[in-house]
Amino acid sequence: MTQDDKKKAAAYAALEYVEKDTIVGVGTGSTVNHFIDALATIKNNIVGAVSSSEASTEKLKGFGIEVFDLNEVSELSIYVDGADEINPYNHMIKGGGAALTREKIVSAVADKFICIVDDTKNVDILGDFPLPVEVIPMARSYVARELVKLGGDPVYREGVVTDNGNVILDVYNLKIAEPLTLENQINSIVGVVTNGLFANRAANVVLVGTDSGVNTLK
Ligand SMILES: O=C[C@H](O)[C@H](O)[C@H](O)COP(=O)(O)O
Repeated sequence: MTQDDKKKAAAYAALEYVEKDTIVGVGTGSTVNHFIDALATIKNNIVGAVSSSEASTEKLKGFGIEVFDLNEVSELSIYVDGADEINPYNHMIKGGGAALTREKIVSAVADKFICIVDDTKNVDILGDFPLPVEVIPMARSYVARELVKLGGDPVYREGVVTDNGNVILDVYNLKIAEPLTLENQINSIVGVVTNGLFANRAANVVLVGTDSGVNTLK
């Protein structure tokens, strides 16, 4: 099985968590693209979706799935999204596709975060994947200096502007032993919009695509 086959298997397994006549929270990325394909097969059973990026919105609309503004929606039973890394406590690093802020906002509204990954994303300690941090452009250098004080090596992701008009710093060489603490520390730096640690908002269910099928972790 290729990595993409495993992503697809995990994505289709998430359909089991979609409740009839509800609005579904939808993440961003290559794994979620498979989930949107899957959602299209049952589109007549759902009311629509709330999306975490312009890219996912476009794909959802392409299938004729109605996309609601989050401000029109007071509850979501599930939010389905991928991750760049996930640890045994279901803490994640996200934002490889620069969609972390909207992902964190939509997932905050949902009762359950269903994480869909292939088995290359499972790690014991987060941090081999550089941690994305979304930053207000004028604060970029200041925030980078503060991230160095926290032990990381931030690198400006050149040429990338987020859907919110901000920039991304990818922080290398962090061994993240305490994800909750680090998430809060980085969020308290002035100029940071969001960081890609999802520890305060961990996954409730993890569907892992493997060579031998999809494993469900809770
Ligand atoms: O900003 C992007 C998101 O956080 C993605 O969920 C994450 O990067 C995983 O993406 P993929 O499913 O393409 O590996």
